[in-house]
Amino acid sequence: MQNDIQEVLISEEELSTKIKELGAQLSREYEGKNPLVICVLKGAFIFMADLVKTITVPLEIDFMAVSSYGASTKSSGVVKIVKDLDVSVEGRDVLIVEDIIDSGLTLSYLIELLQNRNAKSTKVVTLFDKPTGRTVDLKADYTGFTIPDAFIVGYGLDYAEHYRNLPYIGILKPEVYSN
Ligand SMILES: O=P(O)(O)OC[C@H]1O[C@H](OP(=O)(O)OP(=O)(O)O)[C@H](O)[C@@H]1O
Ligand code: HPA
Ligand SMILES: [Mg+2]
Repeated sequence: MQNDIQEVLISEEELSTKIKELGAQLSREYEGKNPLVICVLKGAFIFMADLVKTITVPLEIDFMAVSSYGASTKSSGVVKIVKDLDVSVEGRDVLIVEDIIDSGLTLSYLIELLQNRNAKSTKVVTLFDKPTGRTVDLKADYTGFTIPDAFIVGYGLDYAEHYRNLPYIGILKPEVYSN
């Protein structure tokens, strides 16, 4: 697995420091509120777990699984809901937790869906933002790292379902996905 990595882009320690900063910011933002924190599976599962431990306000969590990449490094353009939420978002302050915004298609789809279901507020925290990938105009409210135009894996992010268990963020060698 390690042999497929060209370069470590972000270390475990850098991830941990940044997540604590985001948690402190979000704790201030949601002071006096009881947000519904939604994890966008699968990619955001590790970020979600580490992030909620750093948020000090009372909150509830739920999970939604969406998929559009499959075994490719390019979005299929079709966002498929694999698992929907268990609870209603009506009247709730919703915080969407994403691992990465690349084309922006997944999030624009989700934000519209949650607004149509009458969430009171919808904000987005993403650990990674890859602005060069964008095909729709979209910005997160909170961003951990802005990353270069490369396919990254680790810390929950996959290529064809592999590498999610790497504890750091690596750039995959192009030959891994080009053959
Ligand atoms: O901005 P976009 O171009 O839409 O890309 C971002 C989304 O793509 C990945 O999900 P993926 O479809 O690979 O599902 P996964 O989380 O199960 O890996 C990633 O986890 C984000 O949810
Ligand atoms: O760079 C990426 N890595 C893993 N999954 C992704 N989904 C969108 N972009 C990426
Ligand atoms: Mg994926």
